[in-house]
Amino acid sequence: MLLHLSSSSSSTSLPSSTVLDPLFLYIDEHQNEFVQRLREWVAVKSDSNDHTLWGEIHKILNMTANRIQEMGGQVEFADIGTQKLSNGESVALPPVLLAQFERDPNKPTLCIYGHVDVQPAKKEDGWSTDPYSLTEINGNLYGRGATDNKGPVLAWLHALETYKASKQEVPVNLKFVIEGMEEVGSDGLDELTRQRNESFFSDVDYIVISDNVWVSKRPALTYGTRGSSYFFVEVEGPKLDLHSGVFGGSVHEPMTDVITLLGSLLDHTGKILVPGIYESVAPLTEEERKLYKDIHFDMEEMKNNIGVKSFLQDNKEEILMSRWRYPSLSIHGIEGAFSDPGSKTVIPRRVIGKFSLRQVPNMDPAVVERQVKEHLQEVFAKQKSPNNLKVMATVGAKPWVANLNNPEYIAGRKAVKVVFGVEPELIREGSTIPIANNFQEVTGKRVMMLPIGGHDDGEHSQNEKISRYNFIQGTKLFVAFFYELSKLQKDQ
Ligand SMILES: NCC(=O)N[C@@H](Cc1c[nH]cn1)C(=O)O
Ligand SMILES: [Zn+2]
Ligand SMILES: [Zn+2]
Repeated sequence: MLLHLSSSSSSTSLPSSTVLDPLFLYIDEHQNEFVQRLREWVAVKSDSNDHTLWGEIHKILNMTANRIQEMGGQVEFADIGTQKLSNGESVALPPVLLAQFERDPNKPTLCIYGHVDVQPAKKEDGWSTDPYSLTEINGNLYGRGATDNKGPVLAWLHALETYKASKQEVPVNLKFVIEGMEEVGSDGLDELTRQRNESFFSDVDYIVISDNVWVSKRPALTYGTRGSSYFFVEVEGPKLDLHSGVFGGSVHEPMTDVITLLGSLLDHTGKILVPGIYESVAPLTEEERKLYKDIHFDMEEMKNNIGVKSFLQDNKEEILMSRWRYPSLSIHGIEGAFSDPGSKTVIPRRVIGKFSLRQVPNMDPAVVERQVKEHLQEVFAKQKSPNNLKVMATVGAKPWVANLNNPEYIAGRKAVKVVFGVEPELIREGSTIPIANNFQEVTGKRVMMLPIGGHDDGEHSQNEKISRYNFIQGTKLFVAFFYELSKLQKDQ
């Protein structure tokens, strides 16, 4: 058991307002500079889905490293190997940035994880503004990566800058793990974590991640995320695309096969039809059910925000549970399909259906992969198609859950109270932070999620944004979190 006595840091013996008020003032006074820095970061098209843009990931990682070095940190770009592209070519993955600052053995060590890659974005997808040009409208800062995850990563750096520029002792030792491949499953980071478990991670007391959003206008602490497996179902038929007038009706069409396969995965209620998929889902306990009751979630507002007439469930608790604690399957696209405007009359020779399956405690991605593959093979066999079927799975990220009684959650609650004047909502998250479970399992350190994004930020959507309020108050939250963490009596 590590002891971190509260008297170890001079600032922690003072009333919190004496320490924090000048820091909050610094943040308010420098907010335009902080927003300008976010503008520079959003301008970097660091889309990890497109390997031709990985140079942009190197660029944003360098910008992050420079900022850390300017504040006195030491940085290392850790090699995480290569990735095989679909054409068989191997390409070097962008490195992971590991950073640390001078260590005081009397202070707890906090490791901050974040990512600086983004989902794809094009103006023609329906954005109202250029996705790579941060645009402020009515207090909202629109741009790809504004909330997922460049804004929060910058907010951590700005929190550190605030202590340094205000000549106040930073009350915790800080380490950073910043990656550029999160949006495609954090390839290589699990292995790096194992390799550095006895070195970089050995003196870490807490790991914190801010890569998700609140569920209402109230601030939140997150104690769980879903896992994910991404599937590619490929059907290849004739050696060339064919004229549908000439061959239609006489050949087994790959597109028909793929649509039948995709259609076999779930029904209109959202129920996944893959046999066995619900078998290991953790049962709902009374204690957990109670947590859902108190959460503020406005169904009608959310319907308006995303433009839907109804949800698959009709009450708050069931909607949130279906997003957070039950598995879901989403179909994302069909590669090789004719998706351009016009009315081409061609039978595509090869198509790839893409879907992902979000997993919850106690599901295991390896078991899910086997269940999905067996199901698809069985359905395909019934089609009696002479075409070739291949099913591939990627990502394989496990779900993550934390204990809300862990000390960093106590520090998180206090920090929220100081900055926002309310108790945080205790929430889970439907999306996946691929490395979260791994950090917890491999390093044995406690992981916590401390989101600053708003419930209507639109991660992965058109018009993604973070509000200036959340970006700036979020920076204060991180400043207060450092302080509250340093006040914890001991590492339990
Ligand atoms: N902000 C977290 C996030 O968006 N994570 C991605 C990670 C992922 C899962 N499968 C591929 N990437 C998400 O889609 O949940
Ligand atoms: Zn993210
Ligand atoms: Zn994301």
